[in-house]
Amino acid sequence: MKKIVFVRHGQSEWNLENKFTGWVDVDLSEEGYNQAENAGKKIKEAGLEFDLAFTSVLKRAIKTCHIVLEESNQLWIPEIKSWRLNERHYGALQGLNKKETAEKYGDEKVHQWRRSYDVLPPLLNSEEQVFDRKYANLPKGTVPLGENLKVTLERVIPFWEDQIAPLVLDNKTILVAAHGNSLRALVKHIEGISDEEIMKLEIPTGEPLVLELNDDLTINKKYYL
Ligand SMILES: O=C(O)[C@@H](CO)OP(=O)(O)O
Repeated sequence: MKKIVFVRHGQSEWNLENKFTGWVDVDLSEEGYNQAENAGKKIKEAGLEFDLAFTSVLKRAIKTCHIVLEESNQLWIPEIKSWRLNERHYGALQGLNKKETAEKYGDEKVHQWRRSYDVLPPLLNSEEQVFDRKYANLPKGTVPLGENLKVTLERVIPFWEDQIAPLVLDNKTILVAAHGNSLRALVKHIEGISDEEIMKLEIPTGEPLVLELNDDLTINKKYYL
């Protein structure tokens, strides 16, 4: 049975402060480090051995990836980082408190921004975009000004098809340490979840999610360790 393991990064400082985070490169909180360690321990206990790890270019996912690999004694495996696995870009909401934003715009609007498949959050103006060396080599216009899950999926899935799926097809066991919404995009694609149903899918921080896949990469079994 083909197998892939997804781990959403441990709690971040901004998860703790209840702020819209997106592409802002915040660190793990103390609880987040503990969650990542526990995820690594569960992976070790389950005897999961990875051939390769994928992560984003954001430190909360990279650190989670490394902690998981360290705890499971697999820090040596090859690792690929890509902006395509980043959290969805939260546009002009980044840095705002989620509760305060709901008080200002209403719960329904904020829920729509957070969980609808195709409603975009308020976008940044291009002048508001902060230069970041991480993205300096990407073609002009690639760095988004704000994304919904649909747009996130449209940049995650080509990466899945080109880089991850061929390895899974080749029976390699892969770890993907990423973010709530880049992982929701992957799960939606693999399981064929509808645009409505995906609104209800929440992936908790630091809980390894194992997907057992058939030879054609359709889902056979899904469980948290
Ligand atoms: O703020 C964010 O970047 C994400 C993940 O923490 O939030 P949400 O739960 O709204 O997808």
